[in-house]
This record gives sequence, structure tokens and C-alpha cells, in this order.
Amino acid sequence: MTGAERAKPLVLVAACALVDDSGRVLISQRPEGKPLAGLWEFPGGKLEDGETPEHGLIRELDEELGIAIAPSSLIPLMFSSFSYADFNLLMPLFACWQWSGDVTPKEGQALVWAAPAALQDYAMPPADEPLKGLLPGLLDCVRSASAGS
Ligand SMILES: Nc1nc2c([nH]c(=O)n2[C@@H]2O[C@H](COP(=O)(O)OP(=O)(O)OP(=O)(O)O)[C@@H](O)[C@H]2O)c(=O)[nH]1
Repeated sequence: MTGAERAKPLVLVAACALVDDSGRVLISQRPEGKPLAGLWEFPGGKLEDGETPEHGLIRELDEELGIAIAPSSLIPLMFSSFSYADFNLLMPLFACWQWSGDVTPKEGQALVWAAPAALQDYAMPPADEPLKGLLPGLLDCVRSASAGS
């Protein structure tokens, strides 16, 4: 590990692959004026002090999308670890098939429901690149495991 990497703060971000009845996943476009503007990402955001990943994510999805999610509906799927220029990101990605309320872009953001394999066609933050290829198989795996239980 280099001295420069060690000097950066570790930022915890919780994100979610919301999956609709057709198996499509929701992605959201980062607005102009923010770092990585224009790129597509999984809804979610930075955890506040003392928050668990689940509760931070539930708060973010309420703020960003106007939906309510029970902690038990958040299924841990995978994580990303990536060193950005000014921080080290650690981002658990949950999957969720159940929520209440209609998905609404509360912050004026563009939203797209995309087939998991079609995420390859969207420009996403570098931290998300390794997740794209793994997502379709992992979602299938979790779906069949929960159907069998
Ligand atoms: N929600 C989300 N954030 C991601 C993803 N991939 C990724 O690198 N990130 C990074 O994780 C951070 C998420 O923070 P955020 O959305 O709460 O914060 P922000 O940059 O909008 O800034 P701010 O809330 O400090 O104003 C950003 O730096 C974002 O670029 C992703 O798929 N989803």
C-alpha cells in the first residue's frame, strides 16, 4: 500500500440493485455539478455517522426515490473497493425485490430500468465496472436460492 493511498479517508457508501418484476435493475444518472456527473450508478449514498449500511441505504432510497424498504428486504450481493483520487471507497451492493411506494426521481435525476446484462452499455463510475459483469449471474443465483428455500 502506498503512502498516498494510506492518507486517504475510507468512505462507506451503501448502494442497491432494485429489481423490478421483469428482472430489470434501476440505475440513476449523477446530476451535473457533482463529481462523476453524467455517469450511471446504483441508487444509494454515503453513510452518516453511526448508521448501519442497511439503515443508511433505506434513508437514501427514501430521499432519492420516495420508496420504503424493510431491512429484511435488503439482500447482501457483493461489494466494490476502489481508490479514487481523494478517498478510498468501500461500497456494499445490496439487491432488493420488495419495496413500497412508486419509484420517483425525487432529486430530478434521470432513471432507467435496464436488463442486468445491458449495464455494460452504460457508462458507470470506475468502482462499478467490476460489478457489471457479475451482476446478472449473482441476481439469478439469489433468485433461485430464495425460490428453493
Ligand atoms: N450511490 C452510488 N455511489 C457510487 C456508486 N459508485 C461510486 O463510485 N459511487 C461513489 O460513491 C459516492 C456516493 O456518494 P453520494 O452520492 O452520497 O455523494 P455525492 O458525491 O453525491 O456527494 P455529496 O452527497 O457529498 O454531495 C460518490 O463519490 C460516488 O461517485 C454507485 O454505484 N452508487
